[in-house]
Amino acid sequence: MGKILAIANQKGGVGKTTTSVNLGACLAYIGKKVLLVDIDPQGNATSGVGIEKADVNQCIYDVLVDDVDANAVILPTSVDKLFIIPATIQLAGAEIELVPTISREVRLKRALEEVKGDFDYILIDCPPSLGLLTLNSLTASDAVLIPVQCEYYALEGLSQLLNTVRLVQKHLNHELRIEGVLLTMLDARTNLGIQVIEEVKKYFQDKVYKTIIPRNVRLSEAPSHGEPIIIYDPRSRGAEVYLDLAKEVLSHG
Ligand SMILES: Nc1ncnc2c1ncn2[C@@H]1O[C@H](COP(=O)(O)OP(=O)(O)OP(=O)(O)O)[C@@H](O)[C@H]1O
Ligand SMILES: [Mg+2]
Repeated sequence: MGKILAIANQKGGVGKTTTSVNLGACLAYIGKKVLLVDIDPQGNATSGVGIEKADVNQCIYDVLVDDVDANAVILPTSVDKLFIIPATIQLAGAEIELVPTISREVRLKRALEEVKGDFDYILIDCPPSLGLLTLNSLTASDAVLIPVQCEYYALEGLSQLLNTVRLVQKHLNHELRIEGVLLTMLDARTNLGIQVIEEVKKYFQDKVYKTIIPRNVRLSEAPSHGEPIIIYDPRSRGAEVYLDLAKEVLSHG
């Protein structure tokens, strides 16, 4: 049975999509069968694995709003063993359209039950908000992986996220765990980065992944080529660290 991980933080630009795409591709590279679920209307994970959004007929919107079978919207990617349920801008309407629907928070969970058995890992790339799309993701997941950017104010907003996790645990998904906190975009040349690492470790302790993702220009170039780092530049530092992260995630079971 596949393990479902939500990659979530309502703060924008902290590395959620970069982590979803590259952790997914590295797990697939190691031999696991992986499904990426893009649940962000920006569709960055979708284009990040080389899918032209204009060519997408059905996306996660159809699954959430129109009860289309998840199996019918899964697409292969350029990476062997890596598959995706894409998102397009159509999804922007879902946040409002779902409000009056029955069991609006459990739609993704129900949809993924149909495909969970076919994958080793399912990674959900959440949008930068704590709305219904993120609630659906947390409700559907076994655990949440929280990317935190090594920047001033890194911890700001995290109490809101943790509060939301607690509410989901209480009302919607008792099994939800915090899988880990991932420090991203570290600039090792600055003292600030080191301070943030210490601060985050003090707060989250052993929940912080040993792997820390540095700033790496190849990681920021890869999406415009529609390729995960392991394909775009397998010898880069970015590829190396996301492979390390994949092994660490695997070691957690
Ligand atoms: N380790 C890194 N080194 C260099 N650039 C990075 C790194 N991680 C992410 N980036 C770049 O930073 C920007 C934000 O990253 P990303 O899109 O992964 O964040 P996000 O949390 O998904 O953003 P959003 O909240 O908008 O969905 C992107 O341009 C990405 O290419
Ligand atoms: Mg994103």
